[in-house]
Amino acid sequence: MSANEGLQVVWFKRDLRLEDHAPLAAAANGKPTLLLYVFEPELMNDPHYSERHWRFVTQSLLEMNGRLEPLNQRVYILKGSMLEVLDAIHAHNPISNLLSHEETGLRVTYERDKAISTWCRQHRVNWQEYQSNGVKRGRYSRDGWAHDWHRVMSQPLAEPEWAQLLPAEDQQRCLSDYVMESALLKAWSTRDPSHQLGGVGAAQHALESFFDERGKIYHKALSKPLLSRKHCSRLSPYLAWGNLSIRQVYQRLQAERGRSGWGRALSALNSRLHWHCHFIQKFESEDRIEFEPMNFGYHQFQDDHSLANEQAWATGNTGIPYLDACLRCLQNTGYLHFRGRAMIVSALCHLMQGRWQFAARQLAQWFLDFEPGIHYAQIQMQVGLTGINTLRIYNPVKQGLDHDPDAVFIKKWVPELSELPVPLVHTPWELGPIERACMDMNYPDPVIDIAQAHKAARALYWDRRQNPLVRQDINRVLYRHVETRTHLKTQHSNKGELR
Ligand SMILES: Cc1cc2nc3c(=O)[nH]c(=O)nc-3n(C[C@H](O)[C@H](O)[C@H](O)COP(=O)(O)OP(=O)(O)OC[C@H]3O[C@@H](n4cnc5c(N)ncnc54)[C@H](O)[C@@H]3O)c2cc1C
Repeated sequence: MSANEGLQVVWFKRDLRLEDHAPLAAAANGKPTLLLYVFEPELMNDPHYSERHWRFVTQSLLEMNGRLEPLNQRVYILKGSMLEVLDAIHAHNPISNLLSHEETGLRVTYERDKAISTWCRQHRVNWQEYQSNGVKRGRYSRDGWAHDWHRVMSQPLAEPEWAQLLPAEDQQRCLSDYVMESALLKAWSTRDPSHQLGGVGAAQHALESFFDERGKIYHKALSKPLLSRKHCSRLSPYLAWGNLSIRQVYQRLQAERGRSGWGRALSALNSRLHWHCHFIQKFESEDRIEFEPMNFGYHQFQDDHSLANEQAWATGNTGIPYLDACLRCLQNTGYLHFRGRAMIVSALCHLMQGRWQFAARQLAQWFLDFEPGIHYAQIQMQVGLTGINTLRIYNPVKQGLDHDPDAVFIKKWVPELSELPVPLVHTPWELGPIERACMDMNYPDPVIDIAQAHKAARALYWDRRQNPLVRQDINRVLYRHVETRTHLKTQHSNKGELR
């Protein structure tokens, strides 16, 4: 059978939508096409993932199938190794083309993709991968990146011509060993009000409600633990799992340009859409940052770590109210605003002798929007492992006083402190032992002395920043990850910081 006569397979991964989808658009060519999503045990058992992610994926897939039904199409929802699934399909109905988006994933998906690529070569299957958002594969330097990004964002959406997307013959029999348990899908499809619902409908609702009214004070809400939940876009899980493409959001945003009173909000959102791809591009260029510091100069430092502090942090029982409130909120809802994320990482890694790899994995499980590229690039930047970014060591008490002065957020998530007055609720350790006993307060003492830990961390991190091996790698990091224009500015401001 020639390649032209075989089956086309569209493989969905983190692109769970039917619009602006280049692989689907390419498959709409009048040839039989099988749509596929595979729950892969290697990923489901990977320490970065937790049930909340698979619930979101399930909700997205079932919604897609609801929309595909009238077209006599559906996504086969399977469970197993992708290689075995391909083998099973190919034995029954030879595959000519495998179509998917490029994935900038963890090492586990990179290894899987290499195995799939070998399989495709051996079986003469043409695997056509399409660029994801503004992230470019095979780029060595950053020059020209922003220009490319704008070009991709301004292109027309890749819309499939549905009449040309022909369903493949029923594959139920050959795939019977891989069908995902329907009871599990049913359980995961149920709505959990504490987490954002997966799917294009919910994504569109978030997008439109942002432009209706929510987003007008977006720029003022970015660092606030409660306001951010309402006034930030909340698009992150929809972008991370691909219910929306960055281009769809970018083009929707352009339609609002010039709107009176919205200038700063729109400009702040525009920058962040750019950052989304900018951070993933870093991971695409150097995926080793899942395991080791981006700047080679930091490889020489081996620190002791405190298991007890990591445990206190992971259970939201550090005895520091604003920090615990952020941790518990995230653990329970899958969402925390940007500054809260930066602070909880800094608190563990700078002040509490926790490992950044521990933080990265635990947070990935909690973030509903876990996106490997943004996540690892941000962790490296926040912990101070790049050698090029301004290092911020947050004081969690000051953050609480600045952004939750009336302690409404603290009292919501740390109810043990609900009886305490403001500002004591930010520093309950200042309560005397007698008053403490009277209040019957079941809340731990802080695991660290914040002032001391802060001072020690500042000295350590600035000392390391000036280490010759760290400085030696700065130009390489800049060349790889920063465009020349920004690059020169960064070099200049770095000199200032290090003096
Ligand atoms: C340690 C750490 C880890 C993070 N891990 C993730 C992650 O796994 N997945 C993730 O989507 N974001 C991550 N972020 C970035 C950021 O905190 C979230 O994207 C943002 O808080 C999501 O809320 P929102 O959708 O309301 O964002 P908005 O502020 O409304 O921004 C719109 C979109 O822009 C992108 N974006 C916003 N801020 C950033 C940023 N600083 N860097 C890159 N892209 C950004 C996101 O896709 C976001 O949905 C991380 C930040 C830190 C400090």
